[in-house]
Amino acid sequence: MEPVITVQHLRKTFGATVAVQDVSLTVGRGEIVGVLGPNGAGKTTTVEIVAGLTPPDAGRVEILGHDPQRDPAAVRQLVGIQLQESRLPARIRVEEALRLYASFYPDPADVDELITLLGLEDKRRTAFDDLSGGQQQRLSIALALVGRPQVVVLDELTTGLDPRGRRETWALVERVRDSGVTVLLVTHFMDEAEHLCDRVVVIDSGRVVAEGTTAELTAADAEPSLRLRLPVGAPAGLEDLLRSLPEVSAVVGDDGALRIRGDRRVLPAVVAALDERGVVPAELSTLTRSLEDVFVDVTGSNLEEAAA
Ligand SMILES: Nc1ncnc2c1ncn2[C@@H]1O[C@H](COP(=O)(O)OP(=O)(O)OP(=O)(O)O)[C@@H](O)[C@H]1O
Repeated sequence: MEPVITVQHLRKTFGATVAVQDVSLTVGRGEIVGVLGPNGAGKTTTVEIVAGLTPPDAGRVEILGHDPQRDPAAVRQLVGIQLQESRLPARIRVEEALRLYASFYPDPADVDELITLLGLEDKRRTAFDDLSGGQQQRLSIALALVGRPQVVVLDELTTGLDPRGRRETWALVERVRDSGVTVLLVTHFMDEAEHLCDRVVVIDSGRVVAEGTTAELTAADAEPSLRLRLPVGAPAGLEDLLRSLPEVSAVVGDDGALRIRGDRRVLPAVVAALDERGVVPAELSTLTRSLEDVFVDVTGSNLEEAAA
């Protein structure tokens, strides 16, 4: 896939604080890549460097062959950015803000089309401060799109939105991606990353600690595991029997059931061993690792805390 964004070994300090220690990532055309990590991990600093708003101390950024520091004018044309809690003047109206931003670009998007795309038709003449949180968020995405960017950078896109607002915003970002725009987004939310991102880069303390598709991250190094409840009156010794199977690596009790880990043949092996003895499980399910589990493993914190 053609890389649109290439970031190599970024480093950025603010006085004694190392905000970004060593971050490398690439984003291909038409991908949605999520930057995920706990508070203070260096996510915002990273995307601000990518967008050319902050110079790095070391490392390289290229956006379609342009360095944001050496070629800021080209990068401004290529990248649209929606920053965390972007504020506009309280009384500026939706359409007015879009027309103002459009005037900064030689070949802006059609403002009326953007208003329709973002579902803001009824709000054209509404002042920024009178919009709901979701509408403000949609306007800030529209402003990021008004220069017809090839890349959009979205920071904490759905923070503060209700579930419906979040779903609508996700659908919107998917439409933007489907129109060929490459999306780099910062998020705290696992479900957002799972739902929306083609790939995820997990950052902790200024470093990339994991990277891949959600499926790759949740599959990596994870032993498949099962939860099994034996029927009432099952013959004694079944637990030891299961433990002795070559496909099984561990059996532990779990609230009256058993949690069984093993290789990728663990499920058929367990079912066959029980079947040979005429035992039908009262309950059997496979357990999969979630992105949240991966996040806890690699960063040692959980996202609820991270988002607090
Ligand atoms: N302009 C600045 N001056 C001083 N320190 C800064 C500045 N910007 C960021 N930092 C520090 O750099 C570190 C990384 O901040 P950054 O905002 O990139 O993290 P983040 O992962 O986006 O966090 P959050 O999820 O809380 O927004 C933090 O310790 C932060 O306090």
